[in-house]
Amino acid sequence: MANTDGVMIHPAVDNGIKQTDSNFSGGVLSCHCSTNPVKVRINAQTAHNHVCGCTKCWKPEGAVFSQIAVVSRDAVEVIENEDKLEIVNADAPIQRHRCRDCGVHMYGRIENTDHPFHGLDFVHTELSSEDGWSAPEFAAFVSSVIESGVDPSRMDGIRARLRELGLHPFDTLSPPLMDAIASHVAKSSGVVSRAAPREEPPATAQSEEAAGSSATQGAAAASAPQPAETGSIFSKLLNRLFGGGR
Ligand SMILES: N[C@@H](CCC(=O)N[C@@H](CS)C(=O)NCC(=O)O)C(=O)O
Ligand SMILES: [Zn+2]
Repeated sequence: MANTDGVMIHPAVDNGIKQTDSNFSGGVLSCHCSTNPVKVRINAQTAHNHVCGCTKCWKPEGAVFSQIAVVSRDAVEVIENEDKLEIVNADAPIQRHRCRDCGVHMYGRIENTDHPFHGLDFVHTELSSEDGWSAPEFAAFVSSVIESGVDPSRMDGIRARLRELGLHPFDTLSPPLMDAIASHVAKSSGVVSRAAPREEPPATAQSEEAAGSSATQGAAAASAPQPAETGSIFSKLLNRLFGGGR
């Protein structure tokens, strides 16, 4: 078992994770500027909160991971100093809007309507003084911390610490999110509808209802691709979610 003494992940999890309040319905995120901070009101509870080790997500000073959750884009409203926001990279799948003075990312938005997560914004709940946000549930893009300069020899300790915290380490996203993405890609590629005759029982009122359920679509997406197709679907999946060049 790797030694986890002194392994730091992110200030919001290192000293214990604050639990979700099931009655919580949102709050205000503020950037780090001491004067004229950018403020963003989130009019809903967040979901899929997690720590992310990728190089793109904003991290507080000294942290190895970021902490980030999703919320409907309709629930995100810039209420103060919007003129200070700039987009980090307009070509990235997630357009991160940061304060140009302090560099803090206030929200990330997906404008590509074909993207599996279109409609969801990415927000850092630690920028709010309110308690009750959905608690972090897992760790994403863990191996990517090496790209930020973490020595590979530290990875066993980092993964062990994440497990200790109850944040299962994944090198992409969690299985529910990866399944949602793969189902979206399979559906938009036509794989699910091509495979449907093999998957569906004879058409009765009951089976038609079942065929519309996301569980059925997910199962079809997982089992339908033949080996030759699996490669192309997987690369489409990666391209749509994380951008080109893979
Ligand atoms: N290994 C890469 C992974 C980057 C990556 O794919 N990040 C994910 C998780 S935030 C993503 O969705 N990226 C889309 C984007 O940055 O727009 C890195 O660390 O830079
Ligand atoms: Zn990330």
